[in-house]
Amino acid sequence: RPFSPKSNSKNRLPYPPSPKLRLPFVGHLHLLKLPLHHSLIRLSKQYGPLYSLYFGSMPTIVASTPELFKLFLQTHEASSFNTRFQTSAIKRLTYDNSVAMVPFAPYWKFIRKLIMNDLLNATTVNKLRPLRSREIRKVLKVLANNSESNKVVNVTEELLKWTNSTISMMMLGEAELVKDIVREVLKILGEYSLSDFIWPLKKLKVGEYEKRIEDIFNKFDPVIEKVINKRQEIRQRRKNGEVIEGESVVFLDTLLEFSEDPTMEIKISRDQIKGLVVDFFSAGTDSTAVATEWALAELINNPHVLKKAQEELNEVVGKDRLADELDVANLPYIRAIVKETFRLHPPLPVVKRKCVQECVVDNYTIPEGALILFNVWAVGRDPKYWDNPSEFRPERFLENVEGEQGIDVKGQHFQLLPFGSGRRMCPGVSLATSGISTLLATLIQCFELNPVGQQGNVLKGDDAKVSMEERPGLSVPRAHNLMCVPVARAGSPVNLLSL
Ligand code: HEM
Repeated sequence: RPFSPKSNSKNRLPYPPSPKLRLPFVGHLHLLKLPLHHSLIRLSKQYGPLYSLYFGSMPTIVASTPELFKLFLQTHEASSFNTRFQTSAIKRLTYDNSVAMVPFAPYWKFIRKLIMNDLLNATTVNKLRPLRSREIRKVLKVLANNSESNKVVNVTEELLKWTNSTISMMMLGEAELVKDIVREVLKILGEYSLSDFIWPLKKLKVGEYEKRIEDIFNKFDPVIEKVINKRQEIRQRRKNGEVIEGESVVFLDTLLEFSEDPTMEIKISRDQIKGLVVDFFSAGTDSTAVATEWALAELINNPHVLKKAQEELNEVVGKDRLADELDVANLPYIRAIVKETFRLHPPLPVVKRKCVQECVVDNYTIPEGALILFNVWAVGRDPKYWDNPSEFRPERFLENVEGEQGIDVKGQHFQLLPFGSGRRMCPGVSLATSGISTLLATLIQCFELNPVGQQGNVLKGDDAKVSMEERPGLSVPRAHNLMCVPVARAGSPVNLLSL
């Protein structure tokens, strides 16, 4: 059934308002620029908080208020909005088995349960804490070495290495073999493919894009095969009673065990395991690194916030040891900094779902097959929901201000949805928030970061500010790499890093 505001039948409520000029093939894409959330805000000023567009041939609905988020993601989620739209890159590179993308069907339910109960549950994640702690120390050591030699560090790069290595170690028990190819996979997943939205191109499968996807897939597959085979050998040695020094039980071990277990309700296949590996890399690495970098940029630009964080760390952790994940529960100001970062800089500014069954929302018809965009970024900065929204003020999450205090990122407070909400909400929320908080806490304990300008000069005093410009990607990062000279703080636990 064609979707067009003009073709509404008499008994159907209208579709949400839409810009008039719709061009052949591109639909309304000519009205949009990347990063998408800014164009969507501009259009919502004209067409209201709920409007419709065509992304090429794809009907698209844009929602930009917490009230609407709640209607879509709570009231009508189960019947209509429990699935996502997948691009051809995601489909191929996740072996057509992405948990983030597969329909709301038995396989998704099975794998989601497995993720929640056996991979990202508190006990398993806790067992891998020493491994995460090692990865944080690696980042701090790079900063410590550069601080000794007064050298510039590309913080953006170090944070990406940190999240890639952490997810890789937790998932596969190794990080070296996969690190380069994973970066290539993430790069293409983050690219915007017009061919996914313009049906004639999609049908003809023309263009460089498909070929590049295929090339990357053909490079990735043998590497991940090698990693799985290596892991199978380790499991076999363990089964034979060997104690392998320094080897933890990682997610891949659990997945391989399930794949061999005849009593499982669904037998997980090798392709499904590989798909999940790509899923965790694509969902968990860029997003976490990008959020951490935004937090650091805000701390550089708001020295009074940094000072309060340093004071909290002095008081709660002291100077004789490094903060640890377990300290985060006692560091409310650090946690507030993380929430405030997510409010202003949600790494995925536009959360996407797909309508699987026609539905009425707010007196408008939402057609089956439509792509739904939730402009989380816009709501995080809307003065209707936040006092002085452009100010970076973590205190808002601590003070007893009506409406703001007590708000968290767990999908229940619709004005703050960096991890989405409902059945398909991010299962990595705790892992990501505690990782970011721990990295920030230790870094704040040990170093001051002096930002470096475009000419390579260290910025001082009032000039020590970094740009908050954005650029499009798999998640939305800062436009410019964060380049800093780290300075070890006097009396800080930085000396413990060499131990
Ligand atoms: C700062 C870091 C992160 C952010 C901002 C983030 C954000 C999100 C968002 C917005 C969604 C879609 C939610 C929805 O549709 O309601 C999502 C889904 C998902 N995330 Fe995350 N995420 C992060 C880290 C992680 C990590 C560390 C992992 C795993 C290790 C992860 C795994 C996933 C998966 C598997 C899904 C798909 C869930 C499903 O469809 O059932 N994410 N994430």
